[in-house]
Amino acid sequence: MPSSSDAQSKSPGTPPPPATTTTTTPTTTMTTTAETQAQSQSQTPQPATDVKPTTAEGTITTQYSFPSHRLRRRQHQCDKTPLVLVACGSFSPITYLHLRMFEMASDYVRFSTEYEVVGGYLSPVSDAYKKAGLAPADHRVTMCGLAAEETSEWLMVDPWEATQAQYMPTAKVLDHFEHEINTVIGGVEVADGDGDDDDGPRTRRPVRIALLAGADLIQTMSTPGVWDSNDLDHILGRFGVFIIERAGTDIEEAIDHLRRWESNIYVIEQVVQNDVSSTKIRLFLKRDMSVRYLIPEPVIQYIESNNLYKDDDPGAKAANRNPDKGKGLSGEAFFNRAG
Ligand SMILES: Nc1ncnc2c1ncn2[C@@H]1O[C@H](COP(=O)(O)OP(=O)(O)OP(=O)(O)O)[C@@H](O)[C@H]1O
Ligand SMILES: NC(=O)c1ccc[n+]([C@@H]2O[C@H](COP(=O)(O)O)[C@@H](O)[C@H]2O)c1
Repeated sequence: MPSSSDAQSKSPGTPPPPATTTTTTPTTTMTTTAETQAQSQSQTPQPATDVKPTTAEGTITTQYSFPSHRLRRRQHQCDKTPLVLVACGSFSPITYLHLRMFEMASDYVRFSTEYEVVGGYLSPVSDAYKKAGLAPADHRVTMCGLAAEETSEWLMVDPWEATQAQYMPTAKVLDHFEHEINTVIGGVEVADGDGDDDDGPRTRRPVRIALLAGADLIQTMSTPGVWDSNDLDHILGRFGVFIIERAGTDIEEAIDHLRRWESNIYVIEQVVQNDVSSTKIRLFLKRDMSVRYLIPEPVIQYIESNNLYKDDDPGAKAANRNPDKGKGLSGEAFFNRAG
């Protein structure tokens, strides 16, 4: 189990500011002008890698447009609630496990819930997070974009969080998705099941937005000072979370303090255990060891071309003493030997 100092070393020195949230989740079926809004949204594919943040005196979004080229606009199963999964994290760099989290969640949702996944997003944290080993946000967004575009048919990368000059608490990030998907796009069309596309006005329905996270991240929710209590209520009470088991974290212990939101917490077993972490990848790279088949090939090429993760990061030294930080100990002995 990560100690509270482990957990706090993952986040900025001071806890993120309270998120006072203002958006309200639509809970009823919509038959509105949203259809027009949705149609006016560009249907042209917009790979996330096209949306590049510009850095000048802090990180500022200049050409932002919400990526929706892979967001399914129409539900297949009208008896289910449409769902978008959002994974927030450093992704420094993105690994196959980060991508695999979505596949595990998608299967879980399909077989064990009343939801239907209509999209999945990676939201890399901004440089303001100041975590050890964090490559610049534009590189992390680009690597996530390469991984999503090259390995998946449904994942997207939203650069909005990454390009904020200030640290954005996860509750606010989920509000952003809620706004873009339900207010701007207007949710999704409901399939009427008759196969006839020309039937009268189409009904639209709001999409449920949910956080997708590993058990270690959820465990930090019980660590004093890391999450604001209003944010927890907002994230777990209103959005909900799909949690992927992670070696080294006791899932029952991780959610023990979160029981009051139990109905919005879904725990997903990792049937095939994979305890790869970005920390291990960075250590391998620093030692000039192969990371092939642990992260996607285009990401490896991008890291090589941009000479990433080679320099000593003074902040990373403490983390490197325990490369897994409570996320599974299998590599620790190896790293100590190799170091
Ligand atoms: N092997 C894994 N098993 C389960 N969840 C994981 C795994 N690797 C990453 N995650 C989850 O992916 C999300 C984003 O992870 P993050 O970018 O922090 O990766 P990480 O590998 O934990 O990074 P680092 O090693 O730099 O701390 C988090 O919710 C984290 O819990
Ligand atoms: N209070 C908060 O909103 C809060 C606290 C801790 C981590 N987080 C998020 O969780 C993710 C954690 O990523 P790491 O596992 O890479 O530290 C980041 O996206 C970070 O913003 C949010």
